[in-house]
Amino acid sequence: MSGTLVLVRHGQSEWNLKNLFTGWRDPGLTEQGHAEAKSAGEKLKARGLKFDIAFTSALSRAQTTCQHILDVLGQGDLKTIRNAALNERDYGDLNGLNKDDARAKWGEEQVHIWRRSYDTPPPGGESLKDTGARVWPYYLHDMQKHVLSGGTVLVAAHGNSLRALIMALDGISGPDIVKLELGTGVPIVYKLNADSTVASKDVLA
Ligand SMILES: O=C(O)[C@H](O)COP(=O)(O)O
Repeated sequence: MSGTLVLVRHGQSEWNLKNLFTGWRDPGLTEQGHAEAKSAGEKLKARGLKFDIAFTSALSRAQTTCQHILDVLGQGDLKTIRNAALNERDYGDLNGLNKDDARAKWGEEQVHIWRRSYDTPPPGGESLKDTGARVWPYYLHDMQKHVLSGGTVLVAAHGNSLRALIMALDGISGPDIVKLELGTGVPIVYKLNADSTVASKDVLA
């Protein structure tokens, strides 16, 4: 057995609440989002987890979520690395549009493909494959070593940057990744083997 990797999608953001494509835009958390982030911290505390290092994106909704979790654990000063490699998928021309308005304009099926498919990018934006092409190398070069040396690592990021990471960790295929949805503020606890494969996965819903 090696270390522990905890992935948490940020709590509900102002634009999640308004049903807007967000991507690299930077809205804050709603009241519910702050509560979800603190509750994620409580769930991790109940498991007796303490982190050795935290990683988050360059976007405030993930950073605030990360800080709430660490504060609940009494680790508010923990070394935390922010990197845009963990940012949400860039939704391109869809950023700022209402998701229902987009469905009315382009059709339910097309919008679902843009949101959930592996390799079809939204206009002017990133596919999940493109997102994975920045997330996975960042994981391999900067994060994995902390887990494989026995550490407990927190990653507070986004629905699609985490879907890309989970796709690689779990060996999920392009067609199957369409079905993976991540809840806001729900911690996913991985134990990794020393050879970097997954020993166990627990979703703290
Ligand atoms: O960027 C966004 O709009 C959301 O955070 C994630 O969007 P999705 O649910 O369409 O993947």
